[in-house]
Amino acid sequence: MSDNSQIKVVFSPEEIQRRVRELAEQITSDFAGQEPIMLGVLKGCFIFLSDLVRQVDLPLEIDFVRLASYGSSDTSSGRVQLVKAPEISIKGRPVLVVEDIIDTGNTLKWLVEYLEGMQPSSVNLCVLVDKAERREVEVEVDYVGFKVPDGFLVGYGLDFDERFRFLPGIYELNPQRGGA
Ligand SMILES: O=P(O)(O)OC[C@H]1O[C@H](OP(=O)(O)OP(=O)(O)O)[C@H](O)[C@@H]1O
Ligand code: HPA
Ligand SMILES: [Mg+2]
Repeated sequence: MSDNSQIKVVFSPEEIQRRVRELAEQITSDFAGQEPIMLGVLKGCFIFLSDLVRQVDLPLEIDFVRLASYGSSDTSSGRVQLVKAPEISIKGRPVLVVEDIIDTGNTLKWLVEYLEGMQPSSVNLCVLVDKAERREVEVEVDYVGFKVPDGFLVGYGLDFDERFRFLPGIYELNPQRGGA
């Protein structure tokens, strides 16, 4: 760490790799015979999606959307902005959305409604980290890597103001503030 932030390990790189492998096995079995579009939500998804697609044994396609709601704050504004739309046509295709984290649920709720407007054959959600206690809107998540209580997490794609995404594990930032 190059500043005075305090951090606590929440999930080690090894734990994450184990869990990603399990999720990939489940997805491979559930989507057998299909060619899903794995739709990553930038930027946070970039490491999780990269690890996941190399473990899933399916003829999948990969695309991205870019959404933003947190900006440089550690609380969601609740307003979701579409910065980049999918490039592959999702009409009639199974879509598996891949996200680093669900917190209030605002981002994924907005995205599911947006995607359904494009008439995919199915939309399923895969998130690595679920902060279920903080949910503000109902969202059905099909694949969850880890459930966690409150506390701001960084690493493995997750940022605070664009920092810390590159860290290999998942860490809680300023744990004394989050009360964990
Ligand atoms: O459930 P919510 O409360 O909506 O929060 C989850 C969203 O917040 C983060 O994105 P952010 O806006 O920080 O963009 P980023 O992926 O570029 O970091 C995260 O990657 C999710 O997309
Ligand atoms: O804990 C978090 N860390 C990083 N980004 C986030 N977006 C929602 N919750 C979080
Ligand atoms: Mg972010």
